Amino acid sequence: MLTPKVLSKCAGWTGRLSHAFIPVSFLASSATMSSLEEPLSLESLPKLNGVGRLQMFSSSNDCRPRVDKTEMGNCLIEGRECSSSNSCNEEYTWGRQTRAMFRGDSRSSRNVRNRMSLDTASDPWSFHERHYSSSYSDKDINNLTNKFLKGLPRYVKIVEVGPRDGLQNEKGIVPTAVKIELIRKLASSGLPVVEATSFVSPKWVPQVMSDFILVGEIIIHHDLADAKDVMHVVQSMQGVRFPVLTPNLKGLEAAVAAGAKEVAVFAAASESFSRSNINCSIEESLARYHDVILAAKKLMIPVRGYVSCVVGCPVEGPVSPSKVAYVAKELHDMGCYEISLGDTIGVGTPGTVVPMLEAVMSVVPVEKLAVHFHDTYGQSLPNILVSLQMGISTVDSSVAGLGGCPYAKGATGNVATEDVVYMLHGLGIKTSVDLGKLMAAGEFICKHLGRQSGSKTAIALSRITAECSKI
Ligand SMILES: CC(C)(COP(=O)([O-])OP(=O)([O-])OC[C@H]1O[C@@H](n2cnc3c(N)ncnc32)[C@H](O)[C@@H]1OP(=O)([O-])[O-])[C@@H](O)C(=O)NCCC(=O)NCCSC(=O)C[C@@](C)(O)CC(=O)[O-]
Repeated sequence: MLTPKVLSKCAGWTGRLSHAFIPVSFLASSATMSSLEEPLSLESLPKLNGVGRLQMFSSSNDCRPRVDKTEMGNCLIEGRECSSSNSCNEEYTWGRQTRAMFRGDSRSSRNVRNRMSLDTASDPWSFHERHYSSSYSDKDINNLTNKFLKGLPRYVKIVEVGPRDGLQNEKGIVPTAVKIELIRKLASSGLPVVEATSFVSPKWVPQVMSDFILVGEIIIHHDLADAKDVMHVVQSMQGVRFPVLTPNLKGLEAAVAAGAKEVAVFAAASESFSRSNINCSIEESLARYHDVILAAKKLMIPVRGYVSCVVGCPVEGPVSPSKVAYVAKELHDMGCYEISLGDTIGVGTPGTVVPMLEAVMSVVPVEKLAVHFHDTYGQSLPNILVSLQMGISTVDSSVAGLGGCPYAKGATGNVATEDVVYMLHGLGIKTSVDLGKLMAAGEFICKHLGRQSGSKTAIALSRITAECSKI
């Protein structure tokens, strides 16, 4: 039973969790994981050195656009009413904006960003023609935009983890054919990387079905047993990379035999999570991965490295940025071409993500880093935005927001890929992803799983499309 007394024996436990992180229900229950009710508080942040980097994105006397509820169709910018007789009076219909974003047309979507009306009418999503007008010129608006958004990458590589991270937590067994079709749809949406499956021990992949095994207190079922069959088919798909998870040499051998051309190892910044996820300490895992990476190198197989629990751990609570930096550096020094920083239980906010990234970026080049957010508290998009502002240009996400962590009760799925793409295109950042096709992939898997999409973008755009087809 995991009582506060037991918790206090956990490595790294400082006694602060009761108010700052671990919820009361967790402390009172006999569960082995947190149900994640409170975010890390700002006061638990370490002293920051490089946060000034972010200050370039804001200024106290900035001229922020705001919507005046009384001014139908007009835009007020810090008290200055926009007139209709200026250079920014083009009409944009929502339909045009939507089509531009669907196409991933960054030029159009940048224009949309600059000119889109924050309409104050009762139905802002209707398809009426609306005017946006401002006394600011295009140049002024571009300057304003640059002030907040300069330094963002032009292109972001999205690593789709839905078929692996998303489906590994599903309660029902997903047929191999469905997985393959999902991967096919994702690949054809323009995603450059789709994490296909994992070659892990059957006893460690949670699923709850009639045919189960009991490991500790967790009911386990093996749903990624078809990893070989999945890889057999997807490896023939051209133009997309399909990395797979391999926790040890046995996994690497199986993955290579199945045709994998890229693998990923996964360590944690928290001792407790390392033990519950891969049954060994952090140091033991690093030694194990050293062997895996060495063997992969000989086969010319690139290895990606994950660090889990980069902000918080379901057992230990807050995780210090220096621990994350340590594990990330080790994996990088061993030869991982990219390190993905996973907020496994989704407790991070920009307030905790920034110092963590600062710490990691001081030991691993920023171009080698990726971020991997779960959306438990709806913080993924702001977390991604600050990560981009800090120079990161690789983002992991999961179609329809599938997923969750089997070892972190209450943690939800990854940030939805549709939401990430929508935001990036809205920022004028290219992704190579066709949002319409991506949404079709999300609809396909949600239909199969019998549930609504976890993507707000997919839900909103489907509604608009449905409305449109009635007109
Ligand atoms: C690491 C181990 C294997 C240690 O598990 P262990 O029990 O310590 O391993 P072992 O070496 O003692 O072997 C036990 C049994 O498993 C077999 N075995 C051993 N390895 C393999 C393998 N590769 N493939 C197939 N079978 C394997 C092995 O042959 C043996 O079989 P037995 O002799 O008893 O019949 C286990 O703990 C494991 O597989 N863990 C993976 C758990 C997992 O998949 N977690 C989810 C992925 S991580 C994640 O989601 C986080 C991430 C990446 O998304 C980022 C984030 O959000 O933070």
